[in-house]
Amino acid sequence: MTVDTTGAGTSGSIERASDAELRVAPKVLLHDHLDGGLRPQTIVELAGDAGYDGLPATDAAELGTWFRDSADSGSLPRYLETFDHSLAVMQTREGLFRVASECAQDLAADGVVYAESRYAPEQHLSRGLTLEGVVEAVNAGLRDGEAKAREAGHRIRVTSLLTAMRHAAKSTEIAELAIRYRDEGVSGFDIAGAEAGYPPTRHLDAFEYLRRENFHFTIHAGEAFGLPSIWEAIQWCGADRLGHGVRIVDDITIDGSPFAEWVEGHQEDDALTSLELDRVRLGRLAAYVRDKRIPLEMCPSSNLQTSAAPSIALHPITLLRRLRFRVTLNTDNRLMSGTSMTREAALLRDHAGWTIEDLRWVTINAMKSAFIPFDERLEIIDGVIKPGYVDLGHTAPPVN
Ligand SMILES: O=c1[nH]cnc2c1ncn2[C@H]1C[C@H](O)[C@@H](CO)O1
Ligand SMILES: [Zn+2]
Repeated sequence: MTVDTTGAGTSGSIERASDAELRVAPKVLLHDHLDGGLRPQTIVELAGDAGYDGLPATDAAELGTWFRDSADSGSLPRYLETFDHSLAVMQTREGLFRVASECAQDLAADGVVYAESRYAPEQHLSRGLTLEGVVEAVNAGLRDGEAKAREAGHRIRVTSLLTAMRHAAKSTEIAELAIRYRDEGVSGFDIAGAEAGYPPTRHLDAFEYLRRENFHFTIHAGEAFGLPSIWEAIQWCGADRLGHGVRIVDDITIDGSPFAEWVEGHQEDDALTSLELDRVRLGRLAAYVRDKRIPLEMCPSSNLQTSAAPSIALHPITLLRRLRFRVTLNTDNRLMSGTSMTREAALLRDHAGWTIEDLRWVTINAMKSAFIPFDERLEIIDGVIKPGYVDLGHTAPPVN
């Protein structure tokens, strides 16, 4: 396959990667919620087992549509309400084990070779499990899913991130739990939930503890709330990565106008792909994020659903990729967005001119930014990702 090597969407003549090529291309997923990625059929079955009669539909296809439509509300708090139903069936060891196993299998079948799956243990205690019981059930499920994927011919490794909910007061307890399981598959920590009104500095004690323990964490920031949230996450809390971080474009101007304003006046689909980069200026925080190579866990479809971005064509990921921020591509919640890594890549191909080289680039960025040890990351980059793209007939550009 002939590929463009000059950056996202800069050439109109590149051969398009097919859906099949996007699927088999090795991919890395850093931002995927375990409770946002269940198979609808599994929810129906587990709800039956658990006697949960609150589901809005009992037909799997209808239920899948309900999740997508309900998550399309345009607001993060309303989007988050849909999780009540997935969480309802993840309150037992069996439920958690099955969901985790299927998560690993589904990601592997989608061509994901390394993933970090996140969930909030505190949200799985309503039927008597302990925090430790939750983590152990998920870990066992992930190992089972990896093994089943291997039997099906797919290699995948999945570690987990323990999330604390930002409106709650359990972050230090969850941070301690993550440290307890750091050598048993828990690779990091996160905070999630409604952003506005809940700044990350509420959880400083947890972050300071994690830093003393030399552990890794990411923070959902710059999704429903803008620069102050990103600034606090980085400069007060010391986040290694940003969950979303899409609002960093509030600190970027084009021809002197803030990104959001400029985009308002440039709704054409190729506005970002054809933009001359010398018209773009970074503010101090945006420059810091780029200079320090702070990974941005970007989730295009999810951002459209919560109104954090206007469209795939005008999603900031394309500009940030062209400016060489440390951009990664993610699903966030496969169930709520009806998506997969292959679909996210296909959307960017179809609406923002992304090439197989762009996918390779964000994949290597993601693997470099993973929370597992450096030598293990390198092994996956050199042993799995790079050869996988060579197998696709893709020759890497000389400078990465
Ligand atoms: O995109 C998100 N922003 C903030 N919180 C989120 C997002 N997606 C999922 N969550 C919440 C809901 C889940 O129950 C929780 C743990 O996975 O994280
Ligand atoms: Zn998220």
